Amino acid sequence: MANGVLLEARDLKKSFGALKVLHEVSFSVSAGEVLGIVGPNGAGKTTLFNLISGDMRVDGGDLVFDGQQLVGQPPHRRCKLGIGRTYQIPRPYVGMTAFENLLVAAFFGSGAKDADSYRRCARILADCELSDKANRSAGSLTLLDRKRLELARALASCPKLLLLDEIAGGLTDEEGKALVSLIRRIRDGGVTIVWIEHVLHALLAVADRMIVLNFGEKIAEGVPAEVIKSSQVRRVYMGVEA
Ligand SMILES: Nc1ncnc2c1ncn2[C@@H]1O[C@H](COP(=O)(O)OP(=O)(O)OP(=O)(O)O)[C@@H](O)[C@H]1O
Repeated sequence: MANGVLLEARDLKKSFGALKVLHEVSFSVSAGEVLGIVGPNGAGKTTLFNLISGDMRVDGGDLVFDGQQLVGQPPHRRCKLGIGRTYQIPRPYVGMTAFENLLVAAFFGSGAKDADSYRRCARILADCELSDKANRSAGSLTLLDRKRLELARALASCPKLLLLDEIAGGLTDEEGKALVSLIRRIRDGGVTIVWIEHVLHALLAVADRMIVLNFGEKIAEGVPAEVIKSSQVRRVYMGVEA
């Protein structure tokens, strides 16, 4: 992997009709890091994930993952290459149990259908505090547990790059701390993470680097503690005048 860069995004553009949502956004993600993405509502953060995962087509620009060109590749191919993601609104197979949801992701992502896959899924369920709900139908889970399942399913697909879209909202302090420690463990296990999050203190506890989007443009990038001190970031994102 050249220069330890796992994902390189160059000049990404996306519009919906006349609405320009991303204007030539460029960034890279190094293998092993946690990159945070913040920005006001509607800044284009989720759209960026949709372009990376292939849920939406780019209008322009380039995306290279692990040395492979992503543009033009369908979402399922990107998943097999090692890109896992969560959605803000969880999307489990509601008629299947929590454990079955993980097995589908594991079989699809890694292609393996062996005892190791079962054990791995059981371990991921435990990590995501869902062991006691393994045999419950996903449709019967609370929103919090659906969010946990969303993360568990993404992990089960064996991602090299995990895209997390606002998974900390609505958690208690204790649950937030548990989530941060889980994300650290995932990172320490060798998974590179890009995390969109409005719960800033959770993101700051784990992100190595941060980028800030505003109206589809990258307005800041760097070490989180420095980025959040920027007067422009404080003004557009936190509503604080410098
Ligand atoms: N499929 C779509 N069709 C039309 N407009 C869209 C579509 N998806 C997103 N948008 C618009 O694009 C803009 C960026 O949306 P996006 O969801 O990427 O923002 P975001 O930064 O993730 O916001 P939030 O923090 O609220 O999740 C918004 O104005 C949104 O209404």
